[in-house]
Amino acid sequence: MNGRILKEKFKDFEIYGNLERVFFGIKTDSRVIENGDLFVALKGENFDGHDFVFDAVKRGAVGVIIEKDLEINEDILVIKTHNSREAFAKISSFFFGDPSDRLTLIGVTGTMGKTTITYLLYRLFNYLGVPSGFIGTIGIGIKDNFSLVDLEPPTTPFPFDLHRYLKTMLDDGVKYVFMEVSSHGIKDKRIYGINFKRKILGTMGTDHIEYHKSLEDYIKTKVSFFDGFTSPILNGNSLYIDRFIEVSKDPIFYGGDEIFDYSFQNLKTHGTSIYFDVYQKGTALGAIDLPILGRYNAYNFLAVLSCAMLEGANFSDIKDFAKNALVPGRMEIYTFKGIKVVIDYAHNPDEIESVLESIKNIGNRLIVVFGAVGTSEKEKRVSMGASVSKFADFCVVTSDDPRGHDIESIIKDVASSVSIKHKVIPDRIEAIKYALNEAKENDVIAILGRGVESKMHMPNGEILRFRDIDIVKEVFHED
Ligand SMILES: CC(=O)N[C@H]1[C@@H](OP(=O)(O)OP(=O)(O)OC[C@H]2O[C@@H](n3ccc(=O)[nH]c3=O)[C@H](O)[C@@H]2O)O[C@H](CO)[C@@H](O)[C@@H]1O[C@H](C)C(=O)N[C@@H](C)C(=O)N[C@H](CCC(=O)O)C(=O)O
Ligand SMILES: Nc1ncnc2c1ncn2[C@@H]1O[C@H](COP(=O)(O)OP(=O)(O)OP(=O)(O)O)[C@@H](O)[C@H]1O
Repeated sequence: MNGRILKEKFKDFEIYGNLERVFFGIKTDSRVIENGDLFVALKGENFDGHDFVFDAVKRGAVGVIIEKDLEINEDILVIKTHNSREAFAKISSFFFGDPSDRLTLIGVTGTMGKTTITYLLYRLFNYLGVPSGFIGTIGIGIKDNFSLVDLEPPTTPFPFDLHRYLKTMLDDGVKYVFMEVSSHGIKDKRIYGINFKRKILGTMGTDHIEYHKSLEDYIKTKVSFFDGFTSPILNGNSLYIDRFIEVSKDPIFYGGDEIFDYSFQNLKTHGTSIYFDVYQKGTALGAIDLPILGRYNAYNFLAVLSCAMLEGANFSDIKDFAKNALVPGRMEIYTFKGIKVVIDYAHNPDEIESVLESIKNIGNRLIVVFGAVGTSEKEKRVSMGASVSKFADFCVVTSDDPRGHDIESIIKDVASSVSIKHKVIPDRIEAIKYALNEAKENDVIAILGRGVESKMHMPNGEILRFRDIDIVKEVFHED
């Protein structure tokens, strides 16, 4: 695609310079620019991308998207707009032929449950014979082919990648795409211009204050996703629900109250499954048997069920699907030599408490291996230690993804509030091995924070790659 084509399409952008320059990709970081890319100058927390325009050109950028007046004499294409993020999204979509217009998109947001709800919907719709795709923290799914991928950014991709995935899905015959919508994705306008058929709210809590600076900004951002939207699917029992009701029209509620459009009652736990009865506006539909522990997963499943039924699925098919449902890296329970190992992505205090409360009684002692990511703020790290101490008998404080930050100081914050017997082992692999070694038959080891994530960005720039479950299997000599 070149500047001439863009100029014909986007009358509201100022497009000048060499309109014949052809571009093949759009990137936000000058450091990774390759020949033939467009560079988008974004203002961030630390830098202003406009300062790297010439660096980008030196590295091969054939054009730039800018908001500020810059004197550019290079032989490149210049796209000047009042909002680079919106332009980034519009041009990316156009580049791939606006694939989202020909797909049914369902967006899932909330603090907790996004991946679980999105992935289960993706699997359910394929199970029902509807070719579907998945975009979210654990990877990319196209019909039955799901790949674990560490996306960058991890949850809601930048527009160019996002529309590329959508185009690939469309070409492959996909009809529905289920995607996670993070607060970063909303604020960063990564989803700008996408027309969602349904929007779903999982469970709200507190997260990403390091990015939003205040809880109010975080909530406002999430709420803005629903602004003016008709019939969003909302967790009626979520924190801050009134804020979401206020901005949307005719919401559909799911949760634990019988008056909701879709509700669950009589939740019981047996072994590593939960059972509950489902009601539609107070009328019983039947019982669900879900092999994913945790009361919160009844909420997550109700979100899935609500969306599927609104899209025409019938209860008995959903019930059949539920029997074998699982989500990679979310409440995955393995048993090795009588020891239960739980792999879960819980990485903030609310999630940690939800997951530990759910597994507290499935075995004898509860041993937890956990740490905090490098970008977390101090308050969150400290709360995490306190949350684990509420439920565990013993814990190993270790590293999560340091994302380049100093491991010792992260661990110090986390350990400062641990009030139970514990050990500090900074090396995560060694920490997992230590916990497994300590465990006796019937003990439960919860390895929290990373789920199926594989990359750890070390302070020295090194990237370690391993999955928690692989270390466990290695210790037990399992494949
Ligand atoms: C922590 C965070 O949110 N970072 C985002 C933020 O970066 P920043 O403010 O630190 O950017 P900055 O360092 O000030 O730089 C400003 C701009 O100059 C560019 N730059 C900078 C230096 C240079 O030499 N050359 C250059 O071009 C940067 O690439 C950037 O575009 O602003 C950038 C521009 O919008 C984002 O790309 C970047 O997201 C990064 C990729 C990221 O990984 N974010 C994560 C945290 C994220 O988005 N996560 C959410 C969900 C997480 C969850 O649910 O748990 C997600 O949807 O994935
Ligand atoms: N509805 C919920 N309420 C409370 N905790 C939950 C809920 N759903 C999931 N969790 C916990 O949060 C963790 C992350 O779940 P999931 O990946 O589904 O949510 P997410 O919103 O995608 O999270 P993130 O934004 O961090 O990627 C789970 O591993 C579990 O510990």
